[in-house]
Amino acid sequence: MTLSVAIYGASGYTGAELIRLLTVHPDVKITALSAESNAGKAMADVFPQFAAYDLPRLTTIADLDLAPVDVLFCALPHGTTQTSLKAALETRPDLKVVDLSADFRLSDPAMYQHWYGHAHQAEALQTEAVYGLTEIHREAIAGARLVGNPGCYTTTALLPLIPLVGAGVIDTDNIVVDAKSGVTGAGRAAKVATLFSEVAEGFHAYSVGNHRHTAELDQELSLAAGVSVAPTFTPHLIPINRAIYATIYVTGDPEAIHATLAERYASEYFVNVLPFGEVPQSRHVRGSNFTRLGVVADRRPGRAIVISTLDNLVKGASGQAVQNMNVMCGLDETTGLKQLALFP
Ligand SMILES: NC(=O)C1=CN([C@@H]2O[C@H](COP(=O)(O)OP(=O)(O)OC[C@H]3O[C@@H](n4cnc5c(N)ncnc54)[C@H](OP(=O)(O)O)[C@@H]3O)[C@@H](O)[C@H]2O)C=CC1
Ligand SMILES: CC(=O)N[C@@H](CCC(=O)OP(=O)(O)O)C(=O)O
Repeated sequence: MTLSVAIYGASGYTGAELIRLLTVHPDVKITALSAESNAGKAMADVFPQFAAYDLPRLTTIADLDLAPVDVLFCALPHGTTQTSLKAALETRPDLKVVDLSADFRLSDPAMYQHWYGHAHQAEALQTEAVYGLTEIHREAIAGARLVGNPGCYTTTALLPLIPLVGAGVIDTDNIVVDAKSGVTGAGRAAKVATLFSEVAEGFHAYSVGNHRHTAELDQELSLAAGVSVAPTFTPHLIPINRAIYATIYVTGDPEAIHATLAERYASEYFVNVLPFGEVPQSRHVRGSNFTRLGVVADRRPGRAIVISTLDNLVKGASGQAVQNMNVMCGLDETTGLKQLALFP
């Protein structure tokens, strides 16, 4: 069976990355694409790399026909998503939806209001949505109609930390996540903060002590640990296009930490645990859906440094979204996603 797929927000970075992945997916046909300022254009006018593909023209969401669609990917800015998806699911309650924004990641409406500064516009859907960290919530995702794809920083940090807090091999009160992102993490819309001259030849922390991905970390780590967990998290912007690179400081026996991760991910295709003491590099995941994890012993006994890296546009967004679609539609989870990293 060929799945008919639509993308809201196709003219952005994650929308374009979805198209790059889905054009080689054997079970998918892209039947509708939306844009806002770019509505009316051909996709190749926005991203010339797609000129070789026969893709639908970009329309506004209002003009997009959902009637033939089986799966809807939503790659819109936060806040715009909840009303758009509420309307889509009222029109087509049988749609399967993967949302890449933050609108359906937090299950508690009060928590959403606290971190995003306004009441959620689709609370019933917020409660229904499943958190789309595939390796952790695979069974729930398989039965879901709406999946809230995790943030890029959170996927990077949660893949190593959830098994560790779940197994009780680290101290849940002493977790520090020091993470770096490439600039595509901020999207394609023009902003002074992402100009070349603002980003090149330097780097800086931002949203220190209050980045909204902290809420996702707390939600998922507390669920896995069974107690309240509130890690320290600091994001940084670095002058490269793609990658999240998280250096995570934890308290616990380094070899037990490594053994826990190696065992947990032994049969997971997209999560690779390196031999003890080896350090992953972002260039080895660039363009791929893989996450690479390393564990190194700190010089102080009983402490370890866990390093996790992925491509923010692939496993951190569009790749994991396709992985979730595969799970929701009963396909082999790796379908269309086996590309290796683009290196060098
Ligand atoms: N970039 C990343 O690495 C990651 C992003 N995400 C999340 O995914 C979502 C998309 O991100 P990204 O692709 O980077 O963002 P972009 O800014 O690159 O793209 C946004 C898209 O949404 C469209 N759009 C903007 N405003 C509206 C509106 N009011 N109504 C309808 N459509 C609108 C844009 O259309 P047009 O350009 O034609 O105006 C464009 O297609 C965001 O919620 C983001 O936080 C999640 C994980 C990682
Ligand atoms: C570099 C950069 O600006 N990154 C974005 C995170 C992108 C992402 O994963 O997540 P969301 O879907 O939650 O936006 C930020 O810090 O807001």
